[in-house]
Amino acid sequence: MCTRATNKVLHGVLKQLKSQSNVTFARSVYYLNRPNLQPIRTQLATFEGGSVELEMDNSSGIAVLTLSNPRRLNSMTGKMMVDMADCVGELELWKEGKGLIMCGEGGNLCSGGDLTFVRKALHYGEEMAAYQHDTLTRLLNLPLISVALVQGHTLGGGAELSTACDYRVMSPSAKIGFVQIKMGLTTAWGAATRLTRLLGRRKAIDLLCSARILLPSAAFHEGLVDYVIPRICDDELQETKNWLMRNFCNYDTSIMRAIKSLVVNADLSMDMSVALDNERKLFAQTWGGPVQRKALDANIKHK
Ligand SMILES: CCCC(=O)SCCNC(=O)CCNC(=O)[C@H](O)C(C)(C)COP(=O)(O)OP(=O)(O)OC[C@H]1O[C@@H](n2cnc3c(N)ncnc32)[C@H](O)[C@@H]1OP(=O)(O)O
Repeated sequence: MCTRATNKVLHGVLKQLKSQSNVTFARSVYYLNRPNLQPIRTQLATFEGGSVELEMDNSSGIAVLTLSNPRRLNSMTGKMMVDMADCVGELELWKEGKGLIMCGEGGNLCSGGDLTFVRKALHYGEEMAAYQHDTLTRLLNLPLISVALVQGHTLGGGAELSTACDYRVMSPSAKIGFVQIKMGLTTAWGAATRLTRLLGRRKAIDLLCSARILLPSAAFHEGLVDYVIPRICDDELQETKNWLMRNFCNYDTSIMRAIKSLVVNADLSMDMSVALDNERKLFAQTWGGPVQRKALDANIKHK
């Protein structure tokens, strides 16, 4: 990975840190090399149907990204891909963000690419994939904690979407499966890369080549899913918010966002020395900073 560009980005971030009380996250190198996606964006927007909506709650710091094409199990059209990219753009500017939940309207996350759209877009495969790769990489790199709420039939591209979040929470009645091989496809939206990093080569090959449909217990056992919602729960979105808040949102937002950005930078296959250098410099900005002092003061009071 280009260390010169990384150092340039980091230098800018550290300069910012010196002038600000809050810790600022280091924008990953990914942002420096993005392709021109305007032509395919224009094309995708012509494939109508459904929408993707974003709700950002500044008081809780939790946003909800909802796929809405309920009559077709929230399968994704070209227009929905453009909507999702725009929502991710808004989230990249959201400084108060702590967490994000991706879900689907009507109790189904996403049953993959909308097959009508898929048939019409057969001439745009590589460009469509590049567009969705860009959106999902930016989603995964957001300086907040993202969770996919896996409900209903989460298949093909829908299963791929779920791997573009930091975590997956699954409804007890949901199914998830990477069925692309049955469609004569490899993964269109980046899940082979993300699954290999997430679960390792053996499990990635297994899930992608078997096209197995996993029930919650198997998905949790494989490590694909991080929490299975109890059957007694009657509001799965609220339960997912509660899980997110109690696990990741207990401390200062700016520090949590900085930690997420460190993990993103390390994951972007920067070599160890650069990643550790980045981690040490950012840590040095928090050590003795206002947030740590406040925590220390609070602790001293408790002694
Ligand atoms: C570009 C990325 C690569 C891909 O993702 S390729 C697409 C991969 N996904 C699939 O192949 C899933 C296709 N859908 C199915 O197999 C079944 O609908 C599924 C999910 C098992 C659910 O089966 P059922 O519970 O029987 O429900 P159903 O079939 O009656 O579906 C209800 C309505 O939703 C529609 N639907 C479901 N998945 C869709 C899709 N991917 N594209 C377009 N329409 C889709 C389905 O046609 C039906 O609508 P309608 O009642 O026929 O008008």
